Amino acid sequence: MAIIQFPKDMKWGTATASYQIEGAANEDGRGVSIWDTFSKTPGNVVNGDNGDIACDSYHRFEEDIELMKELGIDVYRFSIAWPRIFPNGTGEINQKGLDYYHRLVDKLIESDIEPMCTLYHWDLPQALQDKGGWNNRETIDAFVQYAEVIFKEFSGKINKWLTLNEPWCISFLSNYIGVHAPGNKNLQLAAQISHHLLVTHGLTVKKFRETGIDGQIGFAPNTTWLEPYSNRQEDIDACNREIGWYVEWFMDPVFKGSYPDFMLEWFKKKGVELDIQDGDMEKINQPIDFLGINYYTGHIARHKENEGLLDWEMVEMNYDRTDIGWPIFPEGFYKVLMRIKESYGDIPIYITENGSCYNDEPENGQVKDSGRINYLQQHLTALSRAIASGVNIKGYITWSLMDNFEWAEGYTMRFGIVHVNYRTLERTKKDSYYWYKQTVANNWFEN
Ligand SMILES: CCOCCOc1ccc(-c2cn(C[C@@H]3NC[C@@H](O)[C@H]3O)nn2)cc1
Repeated sequence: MAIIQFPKDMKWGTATASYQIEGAANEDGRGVSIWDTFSKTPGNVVNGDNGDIACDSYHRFEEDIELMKELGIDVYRFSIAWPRIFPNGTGEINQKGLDYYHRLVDKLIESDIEPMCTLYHWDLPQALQDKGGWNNRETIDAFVQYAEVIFKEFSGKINKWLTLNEPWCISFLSNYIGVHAPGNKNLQLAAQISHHLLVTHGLTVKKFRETGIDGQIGFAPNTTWLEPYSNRQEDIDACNREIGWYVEWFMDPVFKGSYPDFMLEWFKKKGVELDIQDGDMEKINQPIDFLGINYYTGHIARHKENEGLLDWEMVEMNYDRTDIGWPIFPEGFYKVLMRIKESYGDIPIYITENGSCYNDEPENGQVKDSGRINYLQQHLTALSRAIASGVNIKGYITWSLMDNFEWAEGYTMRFGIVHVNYRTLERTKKDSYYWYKQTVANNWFEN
C-alpha cells in the first residue's frame, strides 16, 4: 500500500450542470432550451427522459449544499442556465432567474464553499437555435451580452469562471456525431461551430477583462487519450489525430492563436473549409487564468485506413469498463496532462470533471459503489503522478456530486457520489461519498 499525498494548497470539489440537476423547467420564467426540445423528440434520449424534474435542485439546492458542506469541499462547480436569464436568448432579462442563482451562490458562500461558475453547459435558448444557433455568428454576440450581465451581477460573489464546458461536445458530438442537442450530422457545420465557440470564448474573456471585476477565467475542454498499439508511425499519427480533435483543436487557438496544421489538413481532406474572419484568431487568443480539464476514458488504438473520421480503430485490451461501457484507463489521464504541460506550459489546471458511471442502488440505506472508489483511487493516483511530474494542478472537481440527467442516456447512467431516487428525489450518500470526504479531509489517501 502507498500513501498518495496532494499539495497542501490542493482544492477539492464536486461538479454539476443546470439542465442535468435543476428541473423546474417551466418555472419562474425560464425559457425553452435546445435540450428541452431535443429530449422531448422521440428517440433522442433513453426512455424518453428529460430535465423537467431531474434532481429538483432548483428547489432542493440547500439540501445539496448541506451534502457538500459535510463533504468538506472547497469548491462547487455549477452552471447557469442561459434560458433562465434571457428566456429568448437576448432581450428582456428574467429577474427571477438571477434571483435563483443569487440564492444558490449566497448559500455556497455562507457554507464556505467557493462557487465556480460555468456560463455555458449546453442549454442554449431554443429561440437562438431557431435562428441558426452556434452556426449563426449573432449567437456569439448574444452570449457575450449574457456573460456580461452575469459577470456584473455576481461580481464579488463568484471569482472563478468557465466560459464553455466541453466545446468538442457542443460542436462535434452535437452537430457531427449527432447524439446530443440539436442532433445535426454535418462535419462542415460542426467544425464551423467549433470555430464560433472559440471566438465566443475569446470575446467573453475579453469582455471579462473589460469589466474590470476581480476573478479568474478559463474554459473546460474535454480530453481523451489513445495509446498507440505499436511504435509504427501510422499508429502514432492515428492516435494523435483523435487526441488532437479534443485537445490541440481547441487549445492551440486559445494558447497559440492558430489551429493545429495536422488537424486542419485532415479536415480539409474531409471537405471542411473553415470560414475564419479577419481578427478571429486574435479574438480567440486571449490569455486565460486557468484551464479546466475533463477526462473520463481512453484506450489503445491503431491506424485503420478509411475507418471513421480519423482512420483509427480501437484494439480491445479487455480493460475493465464502467457501467456506461467506457474503458478504465488512468494512464491516459496522466498522459494527456503531460501532453498539455508539454504543449502549453505551466497554465494552472483544475480538473473540472473526472468520475465514473456505476449504477449501484441502495440496499438498506447503503450504496456499495466500490467500482467508483476504485476508479477514483486509480485516477487520483494518476493525477498525483502528473503533479509529481510538474503539471500545475490546482484542484480536483469530481463529476458528479449526485446522479443526474446524463444527456442521451437519460437517468439510466449514474455518475454521482450521492444516489438520487428519481421517484422520491431522496438523496443517499454512497460509499464513494464517504471515501471522498475522508480524502478531502486528509488531502491524501492510501492506495
Ligand atoms: C456513436 C458514437 O457515440 C459517441 C458518444 O460520444 C460521447 C462522447 C463523450 C460523452 C461524454 C459524456 N460526458 C459526461 C458529461 N461531461 C459533461 C457533463 O455534463 C457530463 O454529464 N463526457 N463525455 C458522451 C458521448
